[in-house]
Amino acid sequence: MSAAAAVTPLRGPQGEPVYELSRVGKTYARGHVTALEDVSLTLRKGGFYAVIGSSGCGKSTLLKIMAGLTPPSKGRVTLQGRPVLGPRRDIGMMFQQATLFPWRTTIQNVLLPIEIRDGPAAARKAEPRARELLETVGLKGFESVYPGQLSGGMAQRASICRMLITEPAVLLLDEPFSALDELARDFMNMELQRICMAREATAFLVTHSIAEAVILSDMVLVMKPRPGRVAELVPIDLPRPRTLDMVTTPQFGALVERIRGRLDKEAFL
Ligand SMILES: Nc1ncnc2c1ncn2[C@@H]1O[C@H](COP(=O)(O)OP(=O)(O)OP(=O)(O)O)[C@@H](O)[C@H]1O
Repeated sequence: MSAAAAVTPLRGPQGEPVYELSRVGKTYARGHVTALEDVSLTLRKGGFYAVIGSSGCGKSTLLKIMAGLTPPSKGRVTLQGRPVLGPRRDIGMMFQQATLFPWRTTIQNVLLPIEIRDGPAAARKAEPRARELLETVGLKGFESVYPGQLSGGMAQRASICRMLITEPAVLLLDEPFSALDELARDFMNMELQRICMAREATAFLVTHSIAEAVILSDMVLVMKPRPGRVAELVPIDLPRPRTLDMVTTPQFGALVERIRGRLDKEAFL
């Protein structure tokens, strides 16, 4: 079979709507700071979306509103047909730092969301699933180890398992690998792609890296500041699965250039 024949068709933007944001706005400081203005978006099942923009253009605010961690000042957010009014079971989140509890072993950290949600008996029942997840990210044998004995990349892999244990429909990712060195980051990005493709998860990633946005996404959202808004949607029509060697192709280079041209110069300061 040729390499081209092994490639799966583009997924994502063709799927059914999962998240719908309608004219979302957010002000802070009693209306004096407009962090977001008039953001309308539809994210489709299985799609990978990345948001990129200069510091202060509202990326984290948008993610927090989608997560139900902060309410919008205007507009509406629905997920799987229901309004997002607070944190939800069908949303998984991951942040820049692994945020594992140092006094719990790796597997106890992975099981924590189940324990909080359904109690210790349910967590015990979910143990085989947690072991299976840890094995898929290469952490077999590290189940009983404490976070202090894990490398940064291993801790982030454990965090991915903790996010996936509740089987969320959407993954909200706020620069999850930015604290890792470049090699670990490349590896984790490919892991993330594999997991999202296998589970048909919908992912929304905040990043400062144009290359990372392009290699992972079906669609890149370019944000601009003052007021924070989504200025452009750039579809990424590279075939899947993506591979790291695609970064040397002219098509990849052209997409990076196109996005770079749309960003404010402050994005690179
Ligand atoms: N709690 C808050 N109170 C007041 N202003 C805030 C608050 N949170 C964010 N802002 C302001 O809202 C705007 C958007 O901030 P946000 O953190 O969403 O931007 P960002 O694009 O994620 O930035 P960065 O890339 O630096 O993380 C900024 O002007 C910021 O100063």
